[in-house]
Amino acid sequence: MSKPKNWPATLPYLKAPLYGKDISPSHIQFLRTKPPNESSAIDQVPIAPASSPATETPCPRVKIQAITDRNHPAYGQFGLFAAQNIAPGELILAYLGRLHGRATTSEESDYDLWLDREMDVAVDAAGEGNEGRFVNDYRGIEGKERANARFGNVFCERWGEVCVGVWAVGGGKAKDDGKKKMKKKSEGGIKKGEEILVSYGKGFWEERRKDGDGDGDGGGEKWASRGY
Ligand SMILES: C[S@@+](CC[C@H](N)C(=O)[O-])C[C@H]1O[C@@H](n2cnc3c(N)ncnc32)[C@H](O)[C@@H]1O
Repeated sequence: MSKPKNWPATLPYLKAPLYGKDISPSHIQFLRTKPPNESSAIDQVPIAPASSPATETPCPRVKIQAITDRNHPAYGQFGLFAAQNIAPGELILAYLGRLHGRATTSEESDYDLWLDREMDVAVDAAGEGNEGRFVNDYRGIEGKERANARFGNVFCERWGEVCVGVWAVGGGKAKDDGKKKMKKKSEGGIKKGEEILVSYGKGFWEERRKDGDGDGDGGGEKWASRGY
């Protein structure tokens, strides 16, 4: 199987990061610099080994499903669901798309995340991507009070470069965007069949609704479109 089930027929499916025209040699050098294995620094980018299922394409950990529940705020769209139990703190999958800089940001994209704002590299999955582009936000979904996943960079040995990853929250290893203390080490994890939900952050929704969402938390700084 070369594409995941329910992948849109007209959208290219990526099996590796794609470089936009404005990705320069210094971007590439930054992307391909492997973090030291032994460092325990808090901002250390974790390493996913080449054999990690999280970087397989299609990814066996997830499935793309149509949202058929009329009460779901993304009714009529797609969402990303766990195809197996996912442990707290585990890397679920890489978020693949077209790598680009600020100059080629599409203001309209709802799929554009900063990989590294300082280095001016973002990843836009609007025009092509992988299953990661189908992760919805937890807000407004019945019974969901918080995200069970988060965006965070990871060095993927499969491609030899830094990517944005989608991680299960919890596990006590990863920092939660530095904004919230991790709760109990045992907390988190995603059960097979459960929807994988991140927090897009308050900024994402404010930009769309301009009425103040109020319950936002971290994550908004990840979006590269619409002037964040
Ligand atoms: C990155 S895409 C997520 C995948 C999208 N559902 C799809 O089928 O392509 C972001 C878009 O999904 C929708 N979305 C995600 N979470 C949502 C939520 N909690 N409430 C309403 N819309 C949501 C919005 O249209 C948003 O612009």
